[in-house]
Amino acid sequence: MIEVHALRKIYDHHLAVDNVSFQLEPGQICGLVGPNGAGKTSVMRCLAGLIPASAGTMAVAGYDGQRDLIELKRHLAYVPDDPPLFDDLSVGQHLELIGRLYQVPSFHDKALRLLETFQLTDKLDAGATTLSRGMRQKLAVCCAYLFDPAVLLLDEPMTGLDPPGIRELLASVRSRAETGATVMISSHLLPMIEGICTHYLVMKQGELKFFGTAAELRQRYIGTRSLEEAYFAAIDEQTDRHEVDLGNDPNRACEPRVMEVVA
Ligand SMILES: Nc1ncnc2c1ncn2[C@@H]1O[C@H](COP(=O)(O)OP(=O)(O)OP(=O)(O)O)[C@@H](O)[C@H]1O
Repeated sequence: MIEVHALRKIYDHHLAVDNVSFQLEPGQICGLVGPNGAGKTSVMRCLAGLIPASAGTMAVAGYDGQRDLIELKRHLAYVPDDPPLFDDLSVGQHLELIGRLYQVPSFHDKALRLLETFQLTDKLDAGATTLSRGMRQKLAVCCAYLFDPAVLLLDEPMTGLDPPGIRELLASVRSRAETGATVMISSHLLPMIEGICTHYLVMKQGELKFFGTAAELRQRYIGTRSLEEAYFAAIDEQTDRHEVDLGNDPNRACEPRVMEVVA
């Protein structure tokens, strides 16, 4: 469902993602973890087609990241950590926009059910600018869920959510995966994602330090008793760094100014 091969992202001579490869199947939930600046958001934004990769290949739901970008975007939802909502639209209008854009059948009923799940029913007519930080996050998740994408990329989705909101979000991620979605979830809240992830991708300074199943992670770092302990073992592991020509990014000159939408 997600295939990434030798992904590299260079911003103005800064190597943010270096030679990252991984593959995820339907139903799998991958925790994307690593220290600040590790390259997690860059991986997600490349996958979502919001920024061009400097090198490497990607495919989502069988659609190539370069040749079939529009189809790829139809099958993928990216929820950034600070969702850029439309200031002039209400909660209901956001869902209506997504429902119409993605031609979701009976989207009204579905939207109302999602709002109920995420305790936003009483905000149906509220303007986006009047929402709290956590409510904005919940609305972005509702918009992403509305069109049932095959792939969900959730960047720090728990930021700003209250404990019931976090519980609801994690349960919803699990049930999306049970119905066949592939989910990548980046988070620094390791104990919270530990219960739902089938796979982990650990990054540090652009490098992939580990990719595999939760069982493989435990096996590789024997003696670690939690995801947190395995995480520290993975990021402390020394690897040989290779030289990369940072001046030779064919996409650097034409990188677009990105206008993100909510889903
Ligand atoms: N638009 C940009 N221009 C230049 N450098 C950038 C840009 N976006 C990210 N970077 C750099 O790329 C590196 C990776 O950033 P990225 O946001 O992908 O990390 P992250 O793992 O998501 O971090 P965090 O956990 O803090 O959100 C960082 O060193 C960052 O400063």
